[in-house]
Amino acid sequence: MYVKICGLREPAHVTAAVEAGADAIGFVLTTSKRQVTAAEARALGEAVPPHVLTVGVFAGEAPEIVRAVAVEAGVRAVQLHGNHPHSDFIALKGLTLVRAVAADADLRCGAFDEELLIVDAPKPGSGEPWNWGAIRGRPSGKWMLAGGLDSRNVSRAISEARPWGVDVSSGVEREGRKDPDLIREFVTEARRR
Ligand SMILES: O=C(O)c1ccccc1NCC(=O)[C@H](O)[C@H](O)COP(=O)(O)O
Repeated sequence: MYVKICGLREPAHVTAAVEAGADAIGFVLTTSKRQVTAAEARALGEAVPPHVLTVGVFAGEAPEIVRAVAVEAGVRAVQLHGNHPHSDFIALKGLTLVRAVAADADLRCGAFDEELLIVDAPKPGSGEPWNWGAIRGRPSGKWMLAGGLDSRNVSRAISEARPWGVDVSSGVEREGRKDPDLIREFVTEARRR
């Protein structure tokens, strides 16, 4: 089970995610309570080993802005949230691309030339669970389930939706900050089968 921990802002939490065995970590580079600057993301990503994918999260920015910020941040992949057209993904060719959409979108990973797909709640980063099982059988390829996951529900969510991976942000936070114990518990539970 591929695991991505998103919205990291502190070095200790990056270390916790890497040591817990996360496959990918996300830095929010778009407007959000979790937003970090490109310089902060670069500093956070410096000690991340090459086998862990660092992902810059964007939502609605023009591709030339995404590329410039991603280069400045030194992230290995970019995640485009929402209704980015296929042309944005084509314009970002050469970067590792992650498409993040709600359940009413095209759920075939690769349909927009992306390498990874995230099927998320309507409000990204809100921590709101949704009817994960409703999409079972629809997404294809390398796709992650996201939206309201935590260590207590991730096993059920996996059984219901059968994703290739999972992505979490709010569910590994306590009082608005990431929590190393919750990160470890989430990774363990996501892989318990
Ligand atoms: O996390 C944010 O604040 C955010 C803001 C704007 C666009 C995307 C954002 N997060 C992207 C993610 O990949 C989250 O991990 C995903 O939406 C799941 O979030 P949560 O329901 O809080 O676990």
